Amino acid sequence: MSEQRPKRQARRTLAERKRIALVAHDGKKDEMLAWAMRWRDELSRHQLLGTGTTARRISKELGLEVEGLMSGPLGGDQQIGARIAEGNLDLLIFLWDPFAPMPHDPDVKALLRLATLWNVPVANNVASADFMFHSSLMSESVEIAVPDANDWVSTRA
Ligand SMILES: O=C(CO)COP(=O)(O)O
Repeated sequence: MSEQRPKRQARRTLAERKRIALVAHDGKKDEMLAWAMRWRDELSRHQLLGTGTTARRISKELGLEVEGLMSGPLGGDQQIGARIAEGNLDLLIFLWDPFAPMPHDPDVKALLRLATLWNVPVANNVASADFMFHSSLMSESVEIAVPDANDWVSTRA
């Protein structure tokens, strides 16, 4: 089988106000809450969304506006993946639990695959999330390279 991968890249601009997805597995939710508390002011400058339970807890306990999607096991990871494929997500903070097997492991893998494919910055633990949020790029408009979807289809059709 010949390997297929996008041959051309396009550009996408992440605005100053970023669309940030917040996702934490149950064993990581308290860590997520503590991290989000430390970065509350910065988070309030962006557009937030998250899987159901994570989003609900952050908005309830921190008073931030967070769009709640489905809970992860009910399809929330897939919804975030769809936002990525449509170019509607800029950053992903995903505190996944390396000790807990999940019924929706395939969805988790699919989300991480799409984030990698579409060059979306991902933080998988608190230290990475701190590095990300300390970056001056958080308050700037940033151009990133993404696969050229039109070229991909044209060369295959
Ligand atoms: O399971 C999740 C991500 O895979 C998170 O879902 P909840 O935020 O609804 O707990």
